[in-house]
Amino acid sequence: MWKKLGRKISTTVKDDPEKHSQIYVPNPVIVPGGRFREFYYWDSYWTIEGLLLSGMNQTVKGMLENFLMMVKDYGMVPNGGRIYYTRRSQPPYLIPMFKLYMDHHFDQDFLRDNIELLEKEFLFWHNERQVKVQDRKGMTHHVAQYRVNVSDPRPESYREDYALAQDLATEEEKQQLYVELKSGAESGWDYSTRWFVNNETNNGTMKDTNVTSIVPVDLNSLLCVNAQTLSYFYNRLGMHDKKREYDRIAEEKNITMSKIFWDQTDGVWYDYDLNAKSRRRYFYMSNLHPIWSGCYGPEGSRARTMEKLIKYLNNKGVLKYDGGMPTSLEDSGQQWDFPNAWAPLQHLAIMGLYEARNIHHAAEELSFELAEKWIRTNWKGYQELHAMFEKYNVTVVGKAGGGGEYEVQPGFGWSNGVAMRLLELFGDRLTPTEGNSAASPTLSLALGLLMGLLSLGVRSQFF
Ligand SMILES: OC[C@H]1O[C@H](O[C@H]2O[C@H](CO)[C@@H](O)[C@H](O)[C@H]2O)[C@H](O)[C@@H](O)[C@@H]1O
Repeated sequence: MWKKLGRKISTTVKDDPEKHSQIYVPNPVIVPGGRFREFYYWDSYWTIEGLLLSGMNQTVKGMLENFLMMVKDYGMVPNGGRIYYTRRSQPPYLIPMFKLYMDHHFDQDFLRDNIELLEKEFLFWHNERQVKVQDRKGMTHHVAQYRVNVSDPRPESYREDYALAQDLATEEEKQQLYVELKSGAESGWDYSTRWFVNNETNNGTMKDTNVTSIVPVDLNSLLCVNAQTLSYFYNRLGMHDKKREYDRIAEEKNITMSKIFWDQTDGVWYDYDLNAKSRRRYFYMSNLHPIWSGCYGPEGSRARTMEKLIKYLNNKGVLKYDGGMPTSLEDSGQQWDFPNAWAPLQHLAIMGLYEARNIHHAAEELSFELAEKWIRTNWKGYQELHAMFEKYNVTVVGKAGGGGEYEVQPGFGWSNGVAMRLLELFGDRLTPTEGNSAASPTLSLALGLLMGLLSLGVRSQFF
């Protein structure tokens, strides 16, 4: 399957860049699939999970080198591998990707050679996307946002953005909508009621997209774990002053998670609305990001936090779907909303719960249940359509997701990577359908899907 999704950018792109929209990178890349024929930034984290499990360390190292080269050239990693993506980024998973690689294959020289660029990527978000928020006690917190100050339509969706803005009265309003749409693309959640702001609610349409008024919980949780990981890297390099600096930054970010994003009443983290000066109390899977990053307070309070969180998930009814956990509870027609479920979000929740297995007795079981639902939906969809999809529908097992700006795409980089990771972790316990564990050997589902994934490169040609 990786062969099918692998690309090497021709040197003609390097020699004659003005004739191409591809960004030239020296090493091969893995693309998501379908209409997405260039690499994507945050997709690559989950693709890399699968590549490492496939023993493709060299490919991963090459992809990391490509990303680091872009940090050098552009000051950040662009949304994807096209020149028209270079004025915005995507969720900053480069440092976690580098850590995945280091955990498989520790390489001190590679780390030493690139630590400055890894820090440069972190500082882009720290400096260029920062805003201040005060907590209830008046303490100031430095937080990050998705915010792309480029006020024209997305180049790749020019017509759609231009048409959407036509009804707006002034040029200024149009330009602001373009900024918001690009900021939504930078979030990776393009698009969702998560970014709709209408009278302080999420009850709106695309025209109400207002990403720059929201401080996202997942981005800040991700930057917290980025800071922790930089501290770990500096420690491995014996750079103790830098280690201490990043310990301090990580600790500040950890405190911010509890003061700004954690909602003690509901028992979950939420995005923060800068204008309303309050949390947006809606269910989105991004609310669970801190359990993956581990940025949720001191050891002593974690069992209580996990207890409340599991209660919240039950109360919200988001655990009742056979096809996995929904992205949100808002059936808006947008692709990052109900009833869609996305592999990266399933992975973050499942792994976060799994990591909490020694903290709370229910976390491991819930992690397994969600993994089993996810693999079953991948498996059924694969059996019926011979493809893995970018997203699935939680209400019908095996059904691909829908909505949004384009048809659901087969391929698919992050779905393949997540399936492989979950099969590695839970494969010996998984069963194909409810109640048949005795009838079929537990490994059959795991092996079946794995064999399917490995032959996908050939079979999806017929899709
Ligand atoms: O062309 C529309 C949008 O397509 C991309 O977004 C979606 O696909 C990406 C690749 O799998 C994924 O990273 C993103 O989360 C999806 O929403 C692209 O990233 C957008 O910038 C683009 O406007």
